[in-house]
Parts: sequence; structure tokens; C-alpha cells
Amino acid sequence: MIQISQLKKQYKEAVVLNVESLEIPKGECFGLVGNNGAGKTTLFRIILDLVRATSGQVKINDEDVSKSEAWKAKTGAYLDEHMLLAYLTPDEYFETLRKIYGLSEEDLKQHLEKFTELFNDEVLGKKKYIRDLSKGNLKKVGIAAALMGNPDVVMLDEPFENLDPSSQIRLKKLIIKEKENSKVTFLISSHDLNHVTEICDRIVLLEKGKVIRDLREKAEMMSELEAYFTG
Ligand SMILES: Nc1ncnc2c1ncn2[C@@H]1O[C@H](COP(=O)(O)OP(=O)(O)OP(=O)(O)O)[C@@H](O)[C@H]1O
Repeated sequence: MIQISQLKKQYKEAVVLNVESLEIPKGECFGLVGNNGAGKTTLFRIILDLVRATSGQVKINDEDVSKSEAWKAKTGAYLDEHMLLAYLTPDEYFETLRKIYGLSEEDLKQHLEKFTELFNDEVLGKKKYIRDLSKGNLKKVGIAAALMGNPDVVMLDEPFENLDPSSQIRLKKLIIKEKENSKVTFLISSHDLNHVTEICDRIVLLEKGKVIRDLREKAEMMSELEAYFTG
């Protein structure tokens, strides 16, 4: 599904990402962890062709993301609030996306119903602009938008950050359900080791731009990560 090879990103002398090879198969829930500045967001931004790599390539479904457009229709992402249209209400924003994705009103209704618990009656029908939402509610809008249009791949940068504990639990349930029902390939970066190990099938640990662990065994994930982060 996603193939990363010889990927390097350099700002002047500083190499901030250096990933030799990484394969993310279809349907995998791929977790990305690492300390501040490890390169998680840079990797996500390169995968989405928001930042150009210094060298190397990323392929989604065998297409180089920097050379083709087809992957975009099947890729959803929420990295930060710059991806939203702040001058719209959430309802207007979802309606705009509905038209872009060519979904019916019923499709949109069904999609948003999945988020009823997570939205907790604070997002839809409030006539409040996105720019005025709390950080947690902004994140909920972004995540719901990223999952619209039946994407094959969904990338979420720190999805649990700014969510209250109930919302974190609801989001976990939602991701697990979506993964099971739709076979979405999730790429999730997080500083929350508990959440990310609970929902992900695999955790990659970045340090100074390099992959230093690639953990696939649920039993060893938490202990390996705890040892690394406390050490
Ligand atoms: N435009 C830029 N110019 C120079 N350096 C940059 C630029 N963008 C990112 N960097 C550097 O690249 C490195 C990786 O940053 P990145 O944001 O990818 O890390 P991160 O793992 O997402 O960190 P965090 O956990 O703090 O969000 C950092 O040292 C950062 O300062």
C-alpha cells in the first residue's frame, strides 16, 4: 500500500529524516512514535506531498506521491487546523466536502452518525465557526473530515492530543471499528503510548529521523517503548 525508500529530508546541514525502507501493507494500523523533533510530522508531510523530500521516494499504491495525483482521492488526513476552512461552520465544511467527494446527503448523514458520540453534541448544528471551536472540537472535525469519502489510507497526526478522556476512548473505539469495517490503512502518530499500542498493529519508533524500532508484537510493544522513553 505505502512504500518508502531511501527517504531523506535535509534542512541546510541538518538531516531531519533518513528512512531507508518502510512498507505499510493495506489494512495495517501503523503507529509512529518518537520524541519532539524526531521527524514524525515531517514524514507525514512528505507522504502527503506537502513537503518535498531531499531524496528518495514515497509510493501509495505504486504511484510516486510527488509525481501523480490519483492517490489523493483515496487518502484522508488530518495533521493540523491549517487543513480546515476556519471561516465555515462544521456543517458547512462537511457539506463542502460532501460535494467535493461526490457523496449523497444520505452518505454524509451516515458518515456523521458514526461521530455522534465523539462530537458529544458540541460540533454539529451549533452555528459556530470552525475558528471559534475549542482545540479538541477542532480535532474532532478534522478527524471526521479525514475519514470522509471512503479513503483507503488515513493519516492522523497526534489525534488524541487535546481530547478529553471520554473523547479519547470514543476515538479509539471509532478507529478500531473503522479499521475492522472498512479495512482502512491508518497511520497514526502519537505521544500517548497507551492509546497507540492499544489500537495499532505495529509501532515504529523514530529517533533523530531514523527508524530505530519496528515493533509488531503486541506483548513487547509497551515494555520496549517504556524502556526507551524512560531510559
Ligand atoms: N521548515 C523547516 N526548517 C527547518 N527545520 C525544520 C523545518 N520543519 C521541520 N524542521 C525540523 O525537523 C525536525 C523534525 O521535526 P518534526 O516536526 O517532523 O518532528 P516531530 O517528531 O513531529 O516532533 P513533535 O513531536 O514535536 O511534533 C525538527 O528538528 C524540526 O525543527
